[in-house]
Amino acid sequence: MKNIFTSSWFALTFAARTAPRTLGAVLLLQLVLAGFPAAQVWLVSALGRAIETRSAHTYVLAFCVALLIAGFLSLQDISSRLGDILRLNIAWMGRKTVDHKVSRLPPERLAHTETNKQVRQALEVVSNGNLSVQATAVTSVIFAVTVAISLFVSIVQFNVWTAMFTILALIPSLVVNFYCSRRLAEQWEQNNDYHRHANYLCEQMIYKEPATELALLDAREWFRAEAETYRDKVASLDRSVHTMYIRTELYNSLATIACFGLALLAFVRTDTLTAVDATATLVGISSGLFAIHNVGWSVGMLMQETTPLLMLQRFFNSPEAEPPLPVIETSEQLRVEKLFVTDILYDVNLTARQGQLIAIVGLNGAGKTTLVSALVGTRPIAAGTVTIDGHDITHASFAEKHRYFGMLPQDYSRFGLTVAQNLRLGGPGDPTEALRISGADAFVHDLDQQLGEQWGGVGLSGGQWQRLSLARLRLRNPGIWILDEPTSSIDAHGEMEIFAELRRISGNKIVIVVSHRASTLRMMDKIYFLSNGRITESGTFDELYAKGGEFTELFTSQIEGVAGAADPAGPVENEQPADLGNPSDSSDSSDSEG
Ligand SMILES: Nc1ncnc2c1ncn2[C@@H]1O[C@H](COP(=O)(O)OP(=O)(O)OP(=O)(O)O)[C@@H](O)[C@H]1O
Repeated sequence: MKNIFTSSWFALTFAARTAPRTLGAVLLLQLVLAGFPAAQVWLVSALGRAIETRSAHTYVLAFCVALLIAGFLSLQDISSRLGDILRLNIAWMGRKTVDHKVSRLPPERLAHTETNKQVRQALEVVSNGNLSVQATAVTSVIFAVTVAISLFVSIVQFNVWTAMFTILALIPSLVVNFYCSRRLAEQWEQNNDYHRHANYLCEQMIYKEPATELALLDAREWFRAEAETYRDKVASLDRSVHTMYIRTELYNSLATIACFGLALLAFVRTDTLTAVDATATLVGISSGLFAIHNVGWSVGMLMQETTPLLMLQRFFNSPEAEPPLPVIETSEQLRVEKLFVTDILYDVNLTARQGQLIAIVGLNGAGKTTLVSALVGTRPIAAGTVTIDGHDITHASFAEKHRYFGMLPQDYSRFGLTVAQNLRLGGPGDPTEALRISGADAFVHDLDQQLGEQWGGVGLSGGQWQRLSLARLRLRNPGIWILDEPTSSIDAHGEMEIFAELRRISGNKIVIVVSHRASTLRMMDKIYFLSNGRITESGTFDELYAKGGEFTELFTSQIEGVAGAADPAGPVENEQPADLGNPSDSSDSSDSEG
């Protein structure tokens, strides 16, 4: 019961904030309309008496009765239109509020499955109009209670039992709707999960990349069938409740007929009743019951919407991320000491200084992405410290941490915006220079060019999107750049160009690169080798390679493969790695050849 009040109050206050005048008008009209059945009893009875006594007021009263009946119908129409406007406003504001909350989700929460579930549920609740249903159900219940009270008061003067049984006739419908809606409310979470699964599977068949991959795998039929299974589960659950509704509706009808029959029995046995009063009361009862016949449905809705609305309320009240802080463009030193991330990273130590290119390498699943995510604040740190220029930022807010960093994630996004909009996400700097540095100027000729095929824009290759992401990072221009596989989609020539540029930029930056490419690693000042969440080796490429440890094992085939390809005469006998580095770096070349 408490939950019904809490969720109703939430819906009503949300409506009051969104459209106070419309809500006020709806409530006022409902209260006015609620008085109509009682007024009808009084006026019809007065008219009957006036006709009997040939009173001079007969015509005035007849006019009032006509006004009352016609007014009731037109005011009910206006009230229902106002209700529609209220619902539209609530749905519109509900969607905007969800958008706002989503844009303010603390990034560290994004990694949680629960957050994804909550966001999807919130979107579904506002899209389905649960919020507006609850708000209008509250006004309907207020209306119904007012009608019932005024009807009771107007009938009780003729016969108290008739008044009581008339009101009691509403109870069976209330009980049935309450009971069945509770069943629907209980299965809402389960239904929602099935919906989410089905929608996820359907989305995979819509979005270009997964849809194409599924088509190539001939797997779309499997996805369709799987989605159908979830949709069937939802339908079966819903069907069972609605069958129950029909069954219980039968009991409801019998109980209502019994109550109403008793009301009429008591009525016709009233000794003092005149024919005029009897007619007036019957007219009042029938219009009153007609007005409130759906009170059971409204109460059922209040019950049914409780679970989704409490969830929405929790989502609306969840903490928001702090607004972003200005970017810090230079940092002298980043120091990571004894860093632990639960079950993934253990005792990680790392130091990076301004002007250095640092690499983090390791096998798949070693913890590289987790490490850089912990640094920028999107993964929680269990223990250890991260300090930048002496400031301990280990437990600082995301906004405070992130101002030091710019990150090019491994799964960079392909935003279907114009080139200019894509770049502005990075920062307000000179887009032309950013495009040049990232090598994107070769394929971008117009900043207003629309990208992404879903908006009729230009399709870019993976490497071209990656260059745009780099251009964005350049515009953000933080003191510490973190690049997770920055050139994974870029050809060898492009990679050389980008790293030459990074080397130039890194004069006053700290650049940390996660990479699997030997060619990239040769350009690094220091490499940290991660194995099962621990740093097991560190040093320059040549130092690590000479050690003959895990690093050598991981990169030997890569290096020998390329060296072998470069020298068709046979495998490299020399233990030194082949020169895959920056062609401009002549010392490296001579080292490897030496
Ligand atoms: N959200 C998560 N919760 C729990 N474990 C996770 C989560 N994300 C990743 N992991 C696990 O943490 C380990 C490290 O993952 P991480 O993505 O950091 O590896 P990686 O070194 O970047 O791998 P790759 O080279 O394949 O990108 C993996 O075993 C992975 O399964």
